[in-house]
Formats: sequence, C-alpha cells, structure tokens
Amino acid sequence: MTPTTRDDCLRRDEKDPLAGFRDEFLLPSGTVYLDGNSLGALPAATPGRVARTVEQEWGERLIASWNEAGWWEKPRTLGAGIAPLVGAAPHEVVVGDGTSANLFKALVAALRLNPERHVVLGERGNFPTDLYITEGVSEIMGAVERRVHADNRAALAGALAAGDVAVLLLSHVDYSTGALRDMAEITRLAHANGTLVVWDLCHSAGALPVELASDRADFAVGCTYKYLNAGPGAPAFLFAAERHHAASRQPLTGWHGHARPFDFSAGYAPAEGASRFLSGSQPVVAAAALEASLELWQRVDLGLLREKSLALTDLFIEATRPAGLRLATPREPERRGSQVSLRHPDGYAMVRALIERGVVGDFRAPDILRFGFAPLYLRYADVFDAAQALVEVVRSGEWRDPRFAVATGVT
Ligand SMILES: Cc1ncc(COP(=O)(O)O)c(C=O)c1O
Ligand SMILES: Nc1ccccc1C(=O)C[C@H](N)C(=O)O
Repeated sequence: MTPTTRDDCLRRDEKDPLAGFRDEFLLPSGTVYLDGNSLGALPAATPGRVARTVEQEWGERLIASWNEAGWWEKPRTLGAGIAPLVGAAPHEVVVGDGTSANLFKALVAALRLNPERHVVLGERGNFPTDLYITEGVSEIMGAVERRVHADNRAALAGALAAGDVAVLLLSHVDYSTGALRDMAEITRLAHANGTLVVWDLCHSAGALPVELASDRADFAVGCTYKYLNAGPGAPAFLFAAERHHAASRQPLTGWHGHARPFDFSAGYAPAEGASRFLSGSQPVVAAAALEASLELWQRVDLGLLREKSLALTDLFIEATRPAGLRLATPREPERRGSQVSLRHPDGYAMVRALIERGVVGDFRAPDILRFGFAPLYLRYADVFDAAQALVEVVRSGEWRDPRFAVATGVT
C-alpha cells in the first residue's frame, strides 16, 4: 500500500528493514537528494578507505602494494564484488576504464563474434555516449548503424527480423524516462534472430536486481558512480558471458589484458576469462572508494531494495499528481526503474526552484524533470516532503523567477 499521509510515511520508515543503511552515508543536512542516479551519495566508510590506500599502501609500502595490497588484482576482485549485484559469476566481470571505453570494447568484440553481419542496432533516445560510441565503432569496423524505439516491441522485433543485425545495444533502464526493459525477453528475441546483445546497466546496477546470467546476456557495461556510490568518475565494469570468453577479441589490447604481462614479450596474447577485456593500469585510489562502497553493497538484500524502490517511486508519482505534470515513467511497476520523470517545457526552471528549496533533482532536455530514488539513504518521509515541495513550486509559480531561467554548466 502506498502511504498517503506524512504520518503513514513516518510509520513506514520505522518498519523499513533497510533504514539502518542511511547512517552509513554522509549526507548534507537539510537536503533531500534525488540525484543518486547521476552521482550517488558518499558512504561514511569511503574517506577512511581512500586515506588508507594513499597513506599506508602508497605512502609506506610504495611499489610493494601492487602485490601486498592486491592492486594488480583489483579489476578482478572488484569485478567479483559487482558480480552478485548483476547476477553474474565472479570471473565474468572486470572493473576498469569508463563506461564509454567499455562500450567500445564490448561492441567491437560482439561484432567480431558475429562476422557475417554488419549492423549495430541501437535505440533512439539512448544516453548520448551510447549513440556516439556506436557511431565511432561503426566507422572503424565498417558496420552500419540503425536505431529503433526500444519500447516499441513491434519495431524492435521487425528490426531484428531483418536478419542482418550483429549486435543490439540497449540500456536496461532508460536514463531519461526511467523505463525498464525486459532483459530476458529481449535477449531471447535477439538470440532467436542471430543477434548478440550488449546491455548498458548504468541506471540499473544498484537500482534493482539484475540477472545477466539467467537472462542470457552476452555483454554488459555499467558505471559505479550512480547507485553504487563509488564517487565521481569512478571506474566502470564490463561483463562478458563465460561462453564468449575464449573467442572474444576486444580492440584495446593493452598489457593488463595479456595472458602473461610480466613476460614482457613482443606479441599480444589475450588473458583467460573476462581479464582479456582489461587494457592498462587503473586508478587505484579511485578503486579504493569503489571497494568501500561494494563492502556495503554486499550486505544489501536486492529483493528488499526493489520493494522499497517501487514503493518510493509510487509514493512520489501519487503525491506529485496535484502538480499536474505529465508522467514520462511507465506506471506499471515491472516497467519502471528507480526513477520518476515528469514532463514540462519549463522543467529546467522548476528543477532549479526546487533545488533552492533543498530538493535536488535534475533536468534532461528537452522537457524532463528527473528524480532518482536511492533506497539505501532515502526515507519515505523525505520523498513525501520532496513531492509536496514540487507541488508547491509548480502551483506557486515561483519557478518563473528569471534567475531560474538560464542553464549554466553541468546539469
Ligand atoms: C546509460 C548511460 N551510459 C553511459 C553513461 C556514462 O558514460 P561514462 O561513464 O563513460 O561517462 C551514462 C551517464 O553518464 C549513462 O546514463
Ligand atoms: N557522469 C556525469 C558527470 C557530470 C554530469 C552528469 C553525469 C552523469 O552521469 C549523467 C548521467 N549519466 C545521466 O543519466 O544523466
């Protein structure tokens, strides 16, 4: 049942089995933070962990830490920490580079695994880096790029039925509308048409349970700085299904992906497993922040997380109805990520006015007011208050103040 009054919300907070996690984050007071889908909050354990890596591992043990502190193995040990959060085996996930670089590697590898075909199918309206990387990959590989509306099942089925699609790249949760795609069904459809699938998990890892192995995904990439709380620009991850390990060839063949990097031999030989997707040395200090947040994430019951996420998004959808903004996010819970998007042509000014009231969301062109719900540190009462604030901002017209009108810098 969706709580309808603030008192209901306070009672829900008292009974919330995830409530204790809020104390494990450092949150600014007086703010309701609904932007964890762009940059997740800081876990309380992170500053100490980063300091230990800098002061002890680097400062005192210097080069010895590559072995002693496990620096060399971090792409694999951190990958193993992400694996249970995305339904993968530990050796199927590696951590390193950024999402965009990993998209490049996964798309090229998938094209090479399907050499008779030359089409990369993407989705209209995907996050721009996915579109841009697809363009770049297509140019280098001599492939042809096509785009469909991912939420139009007939169009997707039709594009796959053409029989020439080597690889399909989709976001599991759309960054703009928050629509959640059926990974199992779409992957089955793609495979039935001879197409491999790369899933972008940026808006689903840490937002809901993901089942890469049982849904038969081929490849996946994702960032760790949103729902996984690893900090700005934190290293990304790449999943390669075990069945593709032996035959996969990715293009950025650096020495960390070599079978025997310390042979210093002249020729490249790919490592076993997902390690062949690694390239070069990684930012170890940034990896320490990811390690701290993953320790917290190992204790999270993803079923409870999903339950609370749907309850929070439901609450926000219902409580913001009086604002009269059009809902862009699917109303059905099974088609919704952990986000609510509302449409209005003046959404930018409305979001700015709301931020001034201490409720942080963001705006995505052309007309999306976007709110992300991180169940580990949001309370029902916070969401109730945020919804009330939005209704007041819209009804009062305070967003019309000229200082909210001009877009500046990063949004
Ligand atoms: C779906 C999606 N893919 C990729 C990215 C980002 O790529 P990168 O981490 O390389 O900046 C984002 C957000 O920035 C995103 O929302
Ligand atoms: N990495 C960033 C740096 C600066 C500003 C935004 C981002 C984002 O991650 C945007 C996000 N992918 C989004 O879905 O809007």
